[in-house]
Amino acid sequence: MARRQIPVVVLAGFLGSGKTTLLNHLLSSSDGTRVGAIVNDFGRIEIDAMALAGQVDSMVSLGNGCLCCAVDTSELDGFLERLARPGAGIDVIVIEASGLAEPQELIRMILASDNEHIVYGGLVEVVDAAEFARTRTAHPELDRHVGIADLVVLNKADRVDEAGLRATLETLERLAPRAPVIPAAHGRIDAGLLFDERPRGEDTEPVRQLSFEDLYREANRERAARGPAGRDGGCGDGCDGGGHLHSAYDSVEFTSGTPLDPRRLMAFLDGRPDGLYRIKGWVHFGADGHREKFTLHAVGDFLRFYPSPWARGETPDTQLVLIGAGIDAGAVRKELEACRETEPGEGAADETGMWGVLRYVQREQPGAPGEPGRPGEYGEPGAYGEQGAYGEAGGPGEPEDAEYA
Ligand SMILES: Nc1nc2c(ncn2[C@@H]2O[C@H](COP(=O)(O)OP(=O)(O)OP(=O)(O)O)[C@@H](O)[C@H]2O)c(=O)[nH]1
Repeated sequence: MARRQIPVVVLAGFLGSGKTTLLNHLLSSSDGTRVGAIVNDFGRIEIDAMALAGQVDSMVSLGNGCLCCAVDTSELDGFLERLARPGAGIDVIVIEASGLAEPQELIRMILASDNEHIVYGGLVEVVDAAEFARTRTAHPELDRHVGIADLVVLNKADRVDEAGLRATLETLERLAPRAPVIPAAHGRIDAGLLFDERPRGEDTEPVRQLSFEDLYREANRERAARGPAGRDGGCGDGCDGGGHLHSAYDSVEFTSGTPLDPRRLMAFLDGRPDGLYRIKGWVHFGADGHREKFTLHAVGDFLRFYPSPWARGETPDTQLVLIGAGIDAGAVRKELEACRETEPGEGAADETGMWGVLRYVQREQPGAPGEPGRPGEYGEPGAYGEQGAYGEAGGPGEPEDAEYA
C-alpha cells in the first residue's frame, strides 16, 4: 500500500505575533499526532528552537537568516527528508517561519521539493490583534501574506477590546475572503484545524491551496508592478532578500555570563528606540532572591519577563536577540554591554533594583512548555504573585496601573 504523504504546514506571521506560542499549544494538545517541526530563527541564537525543545517529536532548527532566502534549497529538502523518513513516524511537519519571512517563498520551496513522502499542507498566518493596524501601515506586504493564507489566526484577542477585535476581524476577512479567520488568545486553536480535515468557510468552497501557477502568476504580477527599476524579491536565483520584509531589519545578539544590573537593563528597555520592535531571550540578574531565569519578550510596546528555574545543568547567563528596523546595532550592543554588573555581588547588595523588573513580571507564560492549553479563553493569565497582571507595558516610560512586589 502506498504511504500516506505527510502534510507540511507553514506557520507564518509578523515578529512576535505568537507563532511559537501557537506551535507549543498545538504540540501540547494534539494527542497522538506526532509533529515534526522546522524552526527558522532570524538571529544566530536559537531562542524559538529552545522554547520548543522537549515538546516536539522531532525538530530541526535553521538559525540565522530567513529560510525564504536560502539560495540552496537542498538544506530544507534534507531536513524534510529527515523528518519524513518512515522510521521517524511523523504525522505532520510544521515549519515555523521567522517573523520576517516571505511565506510565499517557503511555499514555493515546499512545492518544488521532489520528496514524494510530503505534500504542502497549507499556510497558517498568525496576526497580532494588538499590533496589526500599526505593522500593516509600516509593512503593506503583510496584506499579501494574509491574502494567501489558508487559515488566519487573529491572536492576542485578549489584548484588545471587542470593537478593536471586530474591526481587525473585518479587515482580515476582507484581505482573506476565502480563508477562515479564527480569533484566539495565546494561540489556543483547535489542533484539528491544522492537522486533520482542512478548515472550510461558510460556503462549500474548499479552502484554496496555492498552486505553482498561482505563485508564478503572482510573482510576475509583483515584478511587473515594481517596474524595471524595482528589485526582484524572488529567491533561489541569487536572491539577496531585496524587497523582502527582512531586508529592512537588523538583528543584534547579546550574550553575557556576567549577571545584568536590573536598573540599567530597565533603563535600556524603557528607553528602547521605536524601531526596536522585537526582543526575545532570557536574562540572568544577580540580585538576591531573583536568581531565576527571566525569559524576556518585547513586541512593540509589550514587555514581559517570565521567571522560571534554570534547568538542571544549565549555566545561568543572558542571551538576547533584538530585531528592529532603522536601529543602530552597534549602539544597541554597547548599551547592553553597559548593563553588565560592574562589581561582583552588586545586584545582591541592592535588591530594590529589581522593582523595575517586577512591574513586568508574569509568573506563567501561557503556551510555554508545561502550560496546558485552555481553548476558548481570552482572559489574561495569572500573573506574578496573587494579584493579577502587573500592568500592560506602555512602552518606554511607566506602564499603566503598575504595581510593585
Ligand atoms: N497577551 C497575549 N500574549 C501573547 C499571546 N500570544 C503570544 N503572546 C506573547 O507574545 C510574545 C511573543 O510570542 P511568540 O510566540 O514568541 O511570538 P513569535 O511569533 O514566535 O515571535 P518571533 O518568532 O520573534 O516572530 C510572548 O511574550 C508570548 O507569551 C496572546 O494571545 N495574548
